[in-house]
Amino acid sequence: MAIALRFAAAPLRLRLVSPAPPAIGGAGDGGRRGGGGAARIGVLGRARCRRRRGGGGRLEVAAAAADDSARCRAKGVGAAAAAAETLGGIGVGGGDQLSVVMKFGGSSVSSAARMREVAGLILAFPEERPVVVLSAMGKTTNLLLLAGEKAVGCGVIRVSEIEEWNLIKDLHIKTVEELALPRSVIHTMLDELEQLLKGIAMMKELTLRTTDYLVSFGECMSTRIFAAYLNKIGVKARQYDAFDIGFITTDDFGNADILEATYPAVAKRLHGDWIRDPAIPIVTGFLGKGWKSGAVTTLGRGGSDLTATTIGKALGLREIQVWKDVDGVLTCDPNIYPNATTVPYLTFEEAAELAYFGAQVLHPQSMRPAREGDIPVRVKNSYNPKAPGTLITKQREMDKVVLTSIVLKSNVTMLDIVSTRMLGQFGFLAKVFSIFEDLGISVDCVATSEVSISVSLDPSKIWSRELIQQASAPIYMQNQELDHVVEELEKIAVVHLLQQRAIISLIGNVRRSSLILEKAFQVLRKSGVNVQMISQGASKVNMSLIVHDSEAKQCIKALHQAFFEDDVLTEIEEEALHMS
Ligand SMILES: Nc1ncnc2c1ncn2[C@@H]1O[C@H](COP(=O)(O)OP(=O)(O)O)[C@@H](O)[C@H]1O
Ligand SMILES: N[C@@H](CC(=O)OP(=O)(O)O)C(=O)O
Repeated sequence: MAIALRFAAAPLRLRLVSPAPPAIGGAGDGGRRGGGGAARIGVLGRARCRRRRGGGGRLEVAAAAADDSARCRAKGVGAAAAAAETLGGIGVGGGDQLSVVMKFGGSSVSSAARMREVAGLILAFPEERPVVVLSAMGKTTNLLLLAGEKAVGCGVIRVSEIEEWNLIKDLHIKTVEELALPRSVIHTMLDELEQLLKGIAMMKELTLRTTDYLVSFGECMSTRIFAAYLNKIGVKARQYDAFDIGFITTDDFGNADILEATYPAVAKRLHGDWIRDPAIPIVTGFLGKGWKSGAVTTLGRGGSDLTATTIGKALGLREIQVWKDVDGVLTCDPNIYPNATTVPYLTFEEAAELAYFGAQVLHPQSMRPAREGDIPVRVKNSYNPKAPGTLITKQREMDKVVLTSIVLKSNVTMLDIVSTRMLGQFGFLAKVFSIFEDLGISVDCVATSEVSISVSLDPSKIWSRELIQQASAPIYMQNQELDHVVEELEKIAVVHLLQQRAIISLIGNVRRSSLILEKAFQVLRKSGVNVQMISQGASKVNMSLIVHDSEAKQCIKALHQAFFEDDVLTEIEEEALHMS
């Protein structure tokens, strides 16, 4: 069902006119609503704020922001608190519609200091009426998962000694204390969490359903702390648990899908509350409620991005901002190769492929609601807000684009499946894929001939408990699942299992596929690397090469240098660019 709720005054949508992505909090933020003028927003003083509210017009306050924040520091007052004081309560002005989603990931809210910074960032845009989505603080989700694993085997009495549980408790208590909030903000949550860990220890069992409930404490605590902090500094905020406001999902614990009913329900609740009693909504990312079980579900690792885009679509907002700890989507994973640079523009399709093929920066499903609602997504750095970031939209100028980004998915398993000719060609392909379907295994890349098929399997789907990062999945568990796949396939085919492979995805302009592949193969040949499979499929933006895992990082580096760092265009590139 489409969005049932329509607003009387639909929020304006961002229209891109400038050649560079308009910077938030910097000069030339031409896409902002309100009077159509460019607004340079920092931490506003009272007079400027009134001027803004009193009829729009051009604001030149970035310098004032720096001044104000320097003054605040000198006085030992957080910039956010000072801004809130001067504003006398932002985001509660009534009348205006909610306008943007601002999602902050775990890295952005990892401590009390970071929460203050994030509050300052939100307040730096007083003309916005944001819905804020938060992830769990820092690495809390990983710690919760590990605490749960340990609780299974440690016995009830020793739960209090679990290192990860103590880290979680200490971090949240310290944060509350440093923000000068009452402990009661998270007291009940911490008590419940300890009870839960004891329950797991008692049962000596951790189901997927319980795991989801366990990890939900991370987002439930971070949002309670942040909302309490905003209220304390005079900014009216209201905390929401996503599972209580209409995020309805499938019952696939650990990797639930959002159901259509979510959009009208979430819109009704958030919009209704806003109209009745305006307060900045602070929503838990990552969480939902299973439609059959009624239990807490999670949307897969990094799922808060999906929460943000779902809210954006539900409310028909102007923009979805995803604040990270990097300057946007980069030309490759900076952990693999630090020379990666920011990609200024992407299409939803490119961003989705990038995420699906392993770029950790965005949740693979998160582009869907944004694309359906045609709402621009901006990826920004909460540690460097002046950086323009990446703007993701439905379309972009592709004429001069060759390659956009290089993505690596490691620890991939390949299967070469050769028919024993018990079945005809159609029957063979159908049977192979029905086996994958029955076992719930996702296939990434496929190459077929009449009697054989080569596929790469999505590593995160090989074993079911994907909440814990793939890299830490015990090999023996992955192998058990794989043995089962091979056993089933061997009923109709000869199967070769090839492990420790990697998919290198070249996200770019497939209209230039020959050019991209020619150059990529030149680079790989020079590096002495043999490509084991190529797959382009129907994608307009992605070409995938499979190589051995041990060679993959070296390939990424060499490809990055050739495509993004070498100044001189080769003859073929120049020719192709002239032809366009
Ligand atoms: N192509 C890429 N562009 C940007 N970041 C990437 C890319 N590939 C991997 N990353 C990693 O993704 C991280 C950001 O994603 P994530 O940790 O989920 O952020 P958050 O927790 O703030 O939402 C970066 O710190 C970076 O290490
Ligand atoms: N806390 C969850 C959800 C999430 O989206 O986190 P982050 O935004 O920090 O990637 C996780 O770690 O998976």
